[in-house]
Amino acid sequence: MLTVDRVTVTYDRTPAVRDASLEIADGEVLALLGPSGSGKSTLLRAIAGLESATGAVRWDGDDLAGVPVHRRGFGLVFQDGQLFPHRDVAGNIAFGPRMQGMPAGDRDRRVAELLELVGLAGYERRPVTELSGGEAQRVALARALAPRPRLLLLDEPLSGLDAELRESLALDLVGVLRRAKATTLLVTHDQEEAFTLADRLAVLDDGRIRQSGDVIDVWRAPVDERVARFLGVTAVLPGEVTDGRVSCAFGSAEVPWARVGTVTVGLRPHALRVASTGVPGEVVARARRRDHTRVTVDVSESVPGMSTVDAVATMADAVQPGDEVRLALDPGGMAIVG
Ligand SMILES: Nc1ncnc2c1ncn2[C@@H]1O[C@H](COP(=O)(O)OP(=O)(O)OP(=O)(O)O)[C@@H](O)[C@H]1O
Repeated sequence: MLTVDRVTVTYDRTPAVRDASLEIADGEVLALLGPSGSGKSTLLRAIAGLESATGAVRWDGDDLAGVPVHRRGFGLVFQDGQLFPHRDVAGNIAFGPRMQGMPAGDRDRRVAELLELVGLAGYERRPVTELSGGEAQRVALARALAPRPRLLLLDEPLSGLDAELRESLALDLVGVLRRAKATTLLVTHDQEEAFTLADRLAVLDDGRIRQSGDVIDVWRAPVDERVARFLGVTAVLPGEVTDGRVSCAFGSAEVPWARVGTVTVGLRPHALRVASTGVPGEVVARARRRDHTRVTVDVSESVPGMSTVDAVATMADAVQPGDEVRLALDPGGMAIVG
C-alpha cells in the first residue's frame, strides 16, 4: 500500500503541492484529477522520488525518503512514452527485466506475455520509431509493467493521442490494469478518463487535495461548487431532499444517498434532456457532438433566478436556435454539492 503523508513540494519558495495526503490500496487505481497547473505531475514526481519534498511517502509503512527512484520498484509512463529510440520493441520492454538480471529465455517469454497483454502480440522486432502514437504508448506501458512494479505511475498517458484513440485505449487500459492487478496512480486532467479507469479519485486544485473518495461518491457529491464545476457541473440551483428524493425547479429525482434538507443541486449538461414534457425554455445556441446535440436553453421565464442552462438533445430532435423546447431532469447527470 502507498501512503502519501502531508507532502509539500516547493519551487522557488512557491508551493506547487501543499500538504497532500492520500493512500492507494494494493490493486487499486487512483486517478489524480485536476486542472492544468494544479500540481498533479509534481505530486507524481515526488512519489516517484524525482522531486524533493517534505512530508513522507511510504510503501507498506516503510519511509522511502532515502530510496532513489530506480530502487522504489515503481513503473513510470509519461505522456510521450519516452521509449529508447535505438532499441526495438522487445529491447525496450526487456530493459527492466535485464537490469534485474532475468535470464534471456525468461525475458523473451516476459516480453511476449506483455505484448499479448497490451494487444501487440508479434511486435517484438518492430523499430519503435515506426510505431503509431497509440502503439508507442502501449509499448511504454508494457515496458513499465515488465519488471513487475509494485506501483505504476501514469502521467497523462493518453493525452498525446487523438480523441477517438484516447477513448478506445482508455478502455483497453482498464482491462490491462485489471489483468495485471496493477496498483496505479493515474494523473489526468480529463474527467472521462478518470471515470473510465479509476476506482477512486483525488481532486487536486491549486496544489491541495480538495476531495478524495470512490469515483461514484465524488461524482455525485462534490464537496463544493469549484470541485463540482471541475467535474462537469455547469449550473447550480437550490433543492430540497426529503425521503430519499430531491426536488428542484426542474423536477425531482431519487437520491437515496443524499443528506436530508436544503441542498445545492448541480447540473451537468446531460442532467437536462430535451423531452416532450418538462420545464419550457427557448434554445439560444446549439452545437453538434459526436453522438448528441448540446443546446443552451434560456429558462428565465420558467425558472426564477436562472438565465440559461446547458442541456442535451438527440440528433433526431433536430432543434434550432429560437425553438421552444421542454427540459426533463435526468438524475444520471446530477450532483448534490457540498
Ligand atoms: N521544475 C519546476 N520549477 C518551477 N516551477 C515548476 C516546476 N515544475 C512545475 N512547476 C510549477 O508548479 C505548478 C504545478 O505544476 P504541475 O506540472 O505539477 O501541474 P499539473 O497539474 O501537472 O499541470 P498540467 O496538467 O498542465 O501538466 C505550476 O505552477 C508549475 O508552473
